[in-house]
Amino acid sequence: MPESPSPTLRKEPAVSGVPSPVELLRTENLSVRYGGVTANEDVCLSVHAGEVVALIGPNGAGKTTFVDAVTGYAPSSGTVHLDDKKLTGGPHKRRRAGLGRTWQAGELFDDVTVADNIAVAARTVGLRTLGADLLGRSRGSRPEEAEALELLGLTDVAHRHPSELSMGRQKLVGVARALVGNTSVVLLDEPAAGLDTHESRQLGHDVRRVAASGRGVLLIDHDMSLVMDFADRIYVLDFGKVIASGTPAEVRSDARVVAAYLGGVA
Ligand SMILES: Nc1ncnc2c1ncn2[C@@H]1O[C@H](COP(=O)(O)OP(=O)(O)OP(=O)(O)O)[C@@H](O)[C@H]1O
Repeated sequence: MPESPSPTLRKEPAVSGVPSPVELLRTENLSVRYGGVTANEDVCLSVHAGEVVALIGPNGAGKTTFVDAVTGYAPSSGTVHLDDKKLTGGPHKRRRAGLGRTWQAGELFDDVTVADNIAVAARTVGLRTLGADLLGRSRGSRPEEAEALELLGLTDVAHRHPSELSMGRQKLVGVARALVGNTSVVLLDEPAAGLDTHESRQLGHDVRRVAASGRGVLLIDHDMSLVMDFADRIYVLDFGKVIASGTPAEVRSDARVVAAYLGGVA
C-alpha cells in the first residue's frame, strides 16, 4: 500500500468516479528527445490514488516513451514526483521508490512458476535476497507477493508455469510482478494487446481492482472499449504533446482527438 502522502498533495480532485483526491504521480513539462525527434514535449500528467488514468494516442505519439521517461529508462527533462518526492536516477531507484511498470513484450520467465516470477520481481526491489532463497529461508509467497497474486486472481495458478495460462492471465502475472515492492503507481503498457474482447473486459475489472487497493494506475492501450469503459480520466498524446485530457465522455467528443486518433479507431 502507498505511504500516507502529505496534506500538500491533496489537490486537483479526480473528475469522475469515486477515486481519492490524493495525488500520487505528477509529471511537469516532461520532455524526451531522441536525436532530432521530440518524442515527448512538456507532458504534464497526474495520477491519484484509486484512479485509472489512460494515456492514448496514435502509433508513434510517444506513449511508451512517456513510460520510459517516468520509470527512468529514457533520459528526460522536466520533473517526476511520486508521493510528493521528486524522482531522480535510474530504473532501479525509481522502482524501489514505488513505481511499477509492465512491458509491451511480455517479461515473464517461462521456465519457473507464476509464484517464482513474482518472487524474482520481489528480489529486484529488495524484498528478498538471493542468499536467503538459496538457503530456503524465503520459500513460499511472502505477504506482499501473496497479496499481488490474490489481487489479480492468480492464487489458484501460483504453482503453474506462465505458458500454461491464457494470454489474459499471463498479462496479469506481469501486473502482479509490477505491484510487489510497495508500488504506489503502476504503468501498464498496452496490457490488452493480443487479448480477445472478453479477456480485455476482464482485464479492465482487474485493473479497477488494483486501483481500488489504493494504488494509481496509468493505462496505455489502443483498445478504446477498455479505455472508455474503465478509465476515470484520459490524456491524449499526439506528436509527443498532450492535445486533450478529461473524462472519457469529454475526450470522446473532443474534435481534435477525433481528428488525430479516435476517427480511426473508435
Ligand atoms: N530509442 C529510441 N530512439 C530513437 N527514437 C525513438 C526511440 N524510441 C522511440 N522513438 C521515437 O519516438 C517516437 C515515439 O515513439 P513511442 O514508441 O514512444 O510511441 P508510442 O505512442 O508508444 O507508439 P505505439 O502506440 O506504436 O507503441 C517515435 O517517433 C519513435 O520512432
